[in-house]
Amino acid sequence: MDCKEIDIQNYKEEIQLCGLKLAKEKANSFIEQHRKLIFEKMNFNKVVNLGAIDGEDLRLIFLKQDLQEQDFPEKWPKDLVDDIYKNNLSVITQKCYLTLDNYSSIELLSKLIPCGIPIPTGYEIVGHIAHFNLTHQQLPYKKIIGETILHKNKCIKTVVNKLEKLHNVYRTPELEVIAGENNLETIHKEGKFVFHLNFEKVYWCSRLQVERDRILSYLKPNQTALDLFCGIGPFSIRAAKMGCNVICNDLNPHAYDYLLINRNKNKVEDKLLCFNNDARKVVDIILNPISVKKYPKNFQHFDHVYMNLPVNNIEFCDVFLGLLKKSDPEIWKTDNLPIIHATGFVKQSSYEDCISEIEIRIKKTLPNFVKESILQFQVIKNVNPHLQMFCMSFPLSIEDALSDPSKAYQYIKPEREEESLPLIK
Ligand SMILES: C[S@@+](CC[C@H](N)C(=O)[O-])C[C@H]1O[C@@H](n2cnc3c(N)ncnc32)[C@H](O)[C@@H]1O
Repeated sequence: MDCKEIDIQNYKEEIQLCGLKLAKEKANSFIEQHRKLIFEKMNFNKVVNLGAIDGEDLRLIFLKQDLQEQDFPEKWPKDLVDDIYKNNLSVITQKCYLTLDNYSSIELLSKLIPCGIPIPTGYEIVGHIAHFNLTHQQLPYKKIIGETILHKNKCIKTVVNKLEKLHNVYRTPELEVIAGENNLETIHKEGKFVFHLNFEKVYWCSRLQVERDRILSYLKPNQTALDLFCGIGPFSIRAAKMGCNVICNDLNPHAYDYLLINRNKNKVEDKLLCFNNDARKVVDIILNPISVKKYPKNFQHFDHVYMNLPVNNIEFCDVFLGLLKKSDPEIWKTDNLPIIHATGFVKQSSYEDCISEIEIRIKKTLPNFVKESILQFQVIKNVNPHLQMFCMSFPLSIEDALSDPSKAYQYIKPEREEESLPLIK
């Protein structure tokens, strides 16, 4: 069978199966009454509609494929056998037609994709979109994979495969629609929050929800956070809803547009100060004693910095060197320096090796950093056995804050240089 040619919507398999014959109207109550015996002890896992047989009403039968008629009643649980006799039921072998509805998506894909090719089990859901990273081997089966997922998940309307690793500045994926509607504009729900986005135009990762939870647990109501690479605002908006003020920024103009939409949809208009600029420029604006005066008081100082652009966040920390020298002394003092939460990649496997490598790297930007000051080192994902994505939380040291400000300023000019001020009620 060449699975690339299968008409998945009309998939039908003829098969001889043995199982328990039941009238349709009795089936549900019998299954309910004997659920434990049927599904756990007997390992039955299918209920198949047999249709009309011998002029009788519709019948259903529960089946497992390796069951033999001659095993009844000796190999069946006694309680079940007693009830089968009591209800005048019988065990039969019958020709059946199994369709997509009789299989889970994994069972179906295991049948349709040749042995030796790994079944793609993991995919991310973003609103109505299912998102795969198919391997080279799985690619010839992309249509069948997409259609199976569409058929088995009614809330999914579009299935996409990521073509390239995220290489571009905006971290947007190159996608191919492999099944369903060609519509990448979606609304994703994360708990009670809604996020509008176009999956092709902005960065989004549903799996980072747990990581967001973790960083959010550092924040207290009325504190201010600086979310420098905020995307469409999943962290910022959730922090705002906790009662925090957030200065948020993303260089991607599309991300900025969705950020403003999401700010309104989640009703946190007065809690976010939004920028569409290069992160370095935003730090410069917020620390500059003159430019910062333009913003409401609760956005003139920040308690936490969240930097989620893993490529070089550790190296980016030079922007905080000399913070106390370049900022307003009325606003910034030695006892209100920020906690930095920076993501990055490290090419080590053990905890100690990771910390040692990061300490060497970070000392190039913050020379007074010591590993003893680390509040938490969290591995977010193992990219491969020797490459880990991490997030590290640590307070900016007084010594680094009092050093000479960094001169290493590499400004990326944004397409637009906008900011959106919060509504002051
Ligand atoms: C990995 S994504 C994270 C987005 C968001 N924090 C999230 O979790 O959904 C990194 C973001 O950084 C933005 N970005 C890249 N370079 C930037 C820069 N120089 N300044 C500001 N934002 C930048 C990208 O547009 C992208 O949205």
